[in-house]
Amino acid sequence: MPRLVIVSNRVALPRQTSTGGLGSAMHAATREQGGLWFGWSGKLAEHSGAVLHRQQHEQVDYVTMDLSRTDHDQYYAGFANRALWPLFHYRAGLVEYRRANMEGYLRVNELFADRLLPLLQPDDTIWVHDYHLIPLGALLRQRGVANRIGFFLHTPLPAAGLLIALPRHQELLGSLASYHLVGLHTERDQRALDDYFLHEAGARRLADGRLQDAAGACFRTRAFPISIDTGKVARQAERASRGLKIRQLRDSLGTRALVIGVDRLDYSKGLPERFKAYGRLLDRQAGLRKQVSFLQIAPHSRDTVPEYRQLRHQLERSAGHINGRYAEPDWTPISYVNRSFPHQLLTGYYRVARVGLVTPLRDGMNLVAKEYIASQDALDPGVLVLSRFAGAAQELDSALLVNPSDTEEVTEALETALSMPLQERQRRWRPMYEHLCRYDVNYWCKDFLDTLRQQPTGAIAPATVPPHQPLPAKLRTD
Ligand SMILES: O=P(O)(O)OC[C@H]1O[C@H](O[C@H]2O[C@H](CO)[C@@H](O)[C@H](O)[C@H]2O)[C@H](O)[C@@H](O)[C@@H]1O
Ligand SMILES: O=c1ccn([C@@H]2O[C@H](COP(=O)(O)OP(=O)(O)O)[C@@H](O)[C@H]2O)c(=O)[nH]1
Repeated sequence: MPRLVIVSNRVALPRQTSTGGLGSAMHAATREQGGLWFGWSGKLAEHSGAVLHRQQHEQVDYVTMDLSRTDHDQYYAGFANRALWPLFHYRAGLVEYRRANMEGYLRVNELFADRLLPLLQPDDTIWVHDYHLIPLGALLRQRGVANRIGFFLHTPLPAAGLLIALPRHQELLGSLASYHLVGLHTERDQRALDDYFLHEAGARRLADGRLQDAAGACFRTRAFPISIDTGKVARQAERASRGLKIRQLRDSLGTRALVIGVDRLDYSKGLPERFKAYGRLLDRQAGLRKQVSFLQIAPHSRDTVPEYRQLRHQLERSAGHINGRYAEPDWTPISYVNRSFPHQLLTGYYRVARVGLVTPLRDGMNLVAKEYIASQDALDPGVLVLSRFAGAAQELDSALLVNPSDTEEVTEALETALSMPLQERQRRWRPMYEHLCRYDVNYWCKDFLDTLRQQPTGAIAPATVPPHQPLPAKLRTD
């Protein structure tokens, strides 16, 4: 079997607490397949990519590089997280486009291509991940890489009408045609990409279902809903629930029902709206006060981006307001924690929680929703309240599905969840759990790679990539 080479901005290094879904999922996938995982180390240095850090763990070679402050600010914080992230999450009003940031984004993509090139073997299967690295496939083609290369987008993708608001969208999105296969989470995302190519980029549909762009490059698009290592999460949750920390949590709750939310502190996750709905619940249902506790775990994320810092302040005020208004000497309505927790411990918390509250305004998938289901006790499962706008809602359709912007609807769903009889909880939980057992992360990984390896090879026109600043010569040698 050809070696698998994964390339992503975020690499889940061994023994590191990771708080992103890409890290969690690829960690599970690489453990099964082995191979090379290349990306950013998460650290800053004077020069980008001057040294490659290598470590090996359980059949996986991890190769990472540091970024300079300027590259980090322009590529990661600037273009990826202030232009592409809000746009792809339907938040055009938050898009902050700066030409210098786009140049930095392209420069770092060049660096990824240059540093990866010497590590590649002719029959490697290359799998590039996410919006940070859209042009990488085209840049590798320009360097003569003829291998099978696939791309997976972990975010949603909005309609073409929104995508064309991005300056130079043709060059950026058009470069996706250099991949053999482009995967997205849902059919809605795939339709958006197909429409973009067919109606805005002069592509046509071939008889075998692939798209062909104006330069003749052929590629397939398809939905591959990412998942979790369901069996492992279920076992971890069962084990964790017998541990000291979970016993302490149960003791502190007494007979109170726990509502849990676990999200990176990101405006896409709908946290202010969620806090408002919980506040409304306590307002409307005085009888529920002291009968329920809400634990919101929200580790800081992308702190160098101003919108994330503003959100932090907004949530601190909102949690303080709820506690100030309803708390009693022996009851805190909301525990709002900005630390990240080890994955295994989280599964124990999910298992204790009567309600999993997952209400993003938009989310590519949302693995927390899937982990919550996988962690439940079959004899006494909790209830998932899930946003319709998370990719996970396409599969977890016996959750209580809500529109996160409709405060009343979320409040009512919380009331329903907290009073739901055991039989109905089991009836809703069972099919979701069975679905996740069948369609787990190993299925996702195999399905994507099998589909990629089935794609015809042959001449691939290197898609145009915008001009960029060349790297300083001293950084080009290894
Ligand atoms: O790397 P960060 O900037 O710290 O952010 C963490 C990750 O966030 C995003 O995750 C997405 O991928 C998940 C798995 O496919 C999906 O369930 C979730 O809906 C997405 O938001 C981002 O796309 C990753 O690149 C980041 O590593
Ligand atoms: O303190 C934390 C918070 C989150 N996570 C993990 O981070 C991932 C979050 O993925 P999701 O797809 O829900 O959202 P993303 O952060 O990728 O947008 C999940 O696997 C969580 O279990 C974690 O390990 N510790």
